[in-house]
Amino acid sequence: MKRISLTQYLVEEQRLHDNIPASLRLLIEVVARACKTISHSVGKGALGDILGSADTENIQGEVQKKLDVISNEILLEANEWGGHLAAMASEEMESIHPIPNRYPMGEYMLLFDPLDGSSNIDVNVSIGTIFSVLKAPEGMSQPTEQDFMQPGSQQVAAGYAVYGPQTMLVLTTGNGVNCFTLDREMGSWVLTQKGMRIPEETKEFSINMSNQRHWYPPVQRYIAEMLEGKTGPRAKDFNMRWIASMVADVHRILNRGGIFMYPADARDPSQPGKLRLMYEANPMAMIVEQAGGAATDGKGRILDIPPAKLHQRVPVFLGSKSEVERVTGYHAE
Ligand SMILES: O=P(O)(O)OC[C@H]1O[C@](O)(COP(=O)(O)O)[C@@H](O)[C@@H]1O
Ligand SMILES: [Mg+2]
Ligand SMILES: [Mg+2]
Repeated sequence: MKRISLTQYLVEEQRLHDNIPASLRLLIEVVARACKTISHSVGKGALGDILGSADTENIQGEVQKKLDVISNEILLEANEWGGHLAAMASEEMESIHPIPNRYPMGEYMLLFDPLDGSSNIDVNVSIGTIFSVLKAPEGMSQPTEQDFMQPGSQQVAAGYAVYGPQTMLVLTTGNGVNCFTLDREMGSWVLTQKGMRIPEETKEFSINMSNQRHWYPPVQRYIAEMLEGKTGPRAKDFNMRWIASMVADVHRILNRGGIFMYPADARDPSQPGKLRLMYEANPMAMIVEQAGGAATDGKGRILDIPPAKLHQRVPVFLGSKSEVERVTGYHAE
C-alpha cells in the first residue's frame, strides 16, 4: 500500500479541488501535531501524572480533569505560534482567546473540545479531541465573541482525534471525510480510510438510557419502538452501544452506521441537552453530513442553527440518515 501522509493528502487536495489554501493546511497540521502530543500524554497515563481531577471547574460548572487542562494548554500553545489564527475558543475557557500581536490578523478562528469523554480518562477507555475551523470575518480588527456566532454551515474544516487502541484523526474540509492513523513509531499521520460513508440503514442506537424517565414523548416513542424489536412496529431487533465519549460513539457510527442521541430532557429546561453546539455538535454534524449521514437537533439541521452564545448547548441526533429522519419526524408530529 502506498503511504500517503496528512501533508501529502492536504497538498494534493488543494491541487485537485482548490479547497485547502496553504494557510488552512498549516493550521490543520498544527492541530494534528497538538493531537499527537495529547495522544502521547494519554498513552503515558499514571506514568505521566495526567489522571485524576485538576480540582478546578470550567465555565459550565463541570469539574475539570488534569487531562482536560493539559489538552487545552497543548492546543492553545501549539496554535498560538503555529496556526494562521485570529482567535480560539474552547469548551474549557470562559471567553475567547485572541491571538496577541499578530499582523496581519490571522484568517481563521479555531474552536475545540480539547478532551472529549472526560469521564473515561481514568478508566482507560477511548477519548478524543474535537475541533472546528471558521473564517474570521473580513476587516475584523479585534476578535470578539460575536465573530464566532456563525452557523455550522460556515465551517471550512472540522475533525476529531480519537485516542483509542489506535490514535486516529478524522477530517473533513468540505469534500468528504478521510481518516488518518498515527504511526507511533514514525510520528506521522497516514491516510488509512478514504471517503468514509455512513450506511443509511442501521440496527444500532446510542443513548444514555439512564435518562429515560426525563425524556420528552418523541424520544420515548422512538426508543420504545426500537426496544420492541422484531415483533414491534420496526420489525427488527436493535442493539445498543454507549461509550460516553461522543468521539468514540461517532467514530463507530462513521464506520458501521448507527444513530447517536443526546436529547433535551425535562430536568432543566434552560439547558437543552448536554452537548455544546460550537465544540461538539457543529464539527460532528459537518463530518456526519460529509459522510452521507444526517444531524439534527430534533427540529432542524444542526448546521443551520444560528448560535447565540459561545457555550450554547443543543440536543443532538446524528448518524444514519433514515434513523435521524425518523426521530426528527416524530418531533414534528
Ligand atoms: O454522562 P453521560 O450522559 O454518559 O455523557 C456522556 C457525554 O458527555 C460527553 O463526555 C461530554 O463531553 P466532555 O467530556 O467534553 O464534557 C460526551 O463525549 C458524551 O457523549
Ligand atoms: Mg465533549
Ligand atoms: Mg471536553
